[in-house]
Amino acid sequence: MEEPARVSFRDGRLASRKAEEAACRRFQAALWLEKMSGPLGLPSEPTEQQFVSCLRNGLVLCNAINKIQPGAVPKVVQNQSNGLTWENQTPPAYQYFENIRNFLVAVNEFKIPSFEASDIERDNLEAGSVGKIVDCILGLKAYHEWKQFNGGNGPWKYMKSPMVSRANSIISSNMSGKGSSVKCLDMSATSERQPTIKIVDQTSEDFLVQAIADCLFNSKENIDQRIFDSWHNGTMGSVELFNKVISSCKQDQQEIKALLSRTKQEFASFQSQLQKDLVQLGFQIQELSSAAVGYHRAIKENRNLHNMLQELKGNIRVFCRVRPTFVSEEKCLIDYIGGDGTLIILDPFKTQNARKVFQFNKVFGPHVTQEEVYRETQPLIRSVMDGYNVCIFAYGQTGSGKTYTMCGPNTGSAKDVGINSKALNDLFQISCTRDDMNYDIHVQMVEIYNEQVRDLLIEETSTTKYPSMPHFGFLCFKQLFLDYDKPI
Ligand SMILES: Nc1ncnc2c1ncn2[C@@H]1O[C@H](COP(=O)(O)OP(=O)(O)OP(=O)(O)O)[C@@H](O)[C@H]1O
Repeated sequence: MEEPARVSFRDGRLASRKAEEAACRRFQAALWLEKMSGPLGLPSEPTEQQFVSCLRNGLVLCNAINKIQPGAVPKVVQNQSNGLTWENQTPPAYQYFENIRNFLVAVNEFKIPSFEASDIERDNLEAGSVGKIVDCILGLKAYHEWKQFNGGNGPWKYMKSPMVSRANSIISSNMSGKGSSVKCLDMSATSERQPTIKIVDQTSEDFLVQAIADCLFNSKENIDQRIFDSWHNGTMGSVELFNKVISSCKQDQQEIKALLSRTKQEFASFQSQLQKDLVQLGFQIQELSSAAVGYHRAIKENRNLHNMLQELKGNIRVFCRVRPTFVSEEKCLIDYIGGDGTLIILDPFKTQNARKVFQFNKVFGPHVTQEEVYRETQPLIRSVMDGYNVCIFAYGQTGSGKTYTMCGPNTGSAKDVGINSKALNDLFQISCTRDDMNYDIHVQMVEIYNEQVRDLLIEETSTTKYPSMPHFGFLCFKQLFLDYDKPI
């Protein structure tokens, strides 16, 4: 909870420092203008209003620039109301326009920061406008000093340094009331436009330290706030502050160096670790991709083997299903059901050769479930999904159990559903598990009865009940076509 208060204090302090800085620069500009153009009648610390009013007719500015470079403003319109001070004069409009405009043209030629003519208008002191005028005058001052110092040789470049400006301002104002010099401080290293500055006594040195301390205060970021608080409260002097800040900076510098070296080491170790991980990852991806290739190869092989097995089992397979005997039926004729597909039927009306032997791929007895029957046909469904054509159909006389086998009884139980539904379930399930293929499934269900083909999936015909069937021959059969397009 202490942090916001500290920030707020800091911001307030910064704003007041900035205002102080702007005032110092203004005083410095006024002082220099007086030096160039003679007394202006301004107080030693003029307000923004006073400062701007004094410059409004353009005479002071034109005279100053003409002193630096004679003829910079060729024609200066003089004030007609001689004897009046800046406070009670009202310059004619033409003076204002002519002098200020000519001054600004000259200033632009010197490549000095300029301002707008409107910045100097009466009652139009917007935030920052006076600052621009002051910057321009101090730029002119710097240009003048550069000219004096270098004789106008070499390239001229304007540089604004708040620190030097503020220090100079304090020193200059301090110097104005002091006598001969005691110490000499060369500031030329910090500003090329700044000639040697003479510090007159210990108080001036204190001012210099104070100015540096101010600048440190303004630019502080990571320095312990308590140091500045002590200085602000007056419990610590500027020199002590300066020393503490410098030693604190040194300490910070050491810490930053150590941190930098640690960070570099950590970064290097992370980098080498990352490279190792990337190499490892590369190996793993390679392994995975070769495993995936192997997996796909195995699946393909497996499919081929599966279909080969189906072919070996026979492309046409005939199964026989014996339904349970009805109560109305006299006797069961089944004599023997073999596991190898043998079925022996006993004819009760014959005494000789009463047994008849039939051979099928498989014979399902009366008590075999729907699931067991379907299990024999299920591998063919997988072959369908591998692109093979498959047809399953039931054949037999009426009442022999074709509908029961293919569609199932209407019990509502899932285990009783016939081959049709079980096959479709498998088809959809396999198509969902195989991501590498897209399947397009079409279903058709027809009945051929008395040589008439009826579509059993059309509602009106599907409700039609079969007529009673004659008990002869193989006239009636149901056929299930499972037409599947080959995998895309
Ligand atoms: N395996 C079985 N277990 C129990 N009941 C069965 C079995 N097979 C057939 N049935 C019964 O026998 C009767 C006749 O069966 P189903 O209707 O399937 O014969 P179908 O061959 O389709 O006759 P149709 O050609 O006249 O349509 C039905 O009542 C059915 O429930």
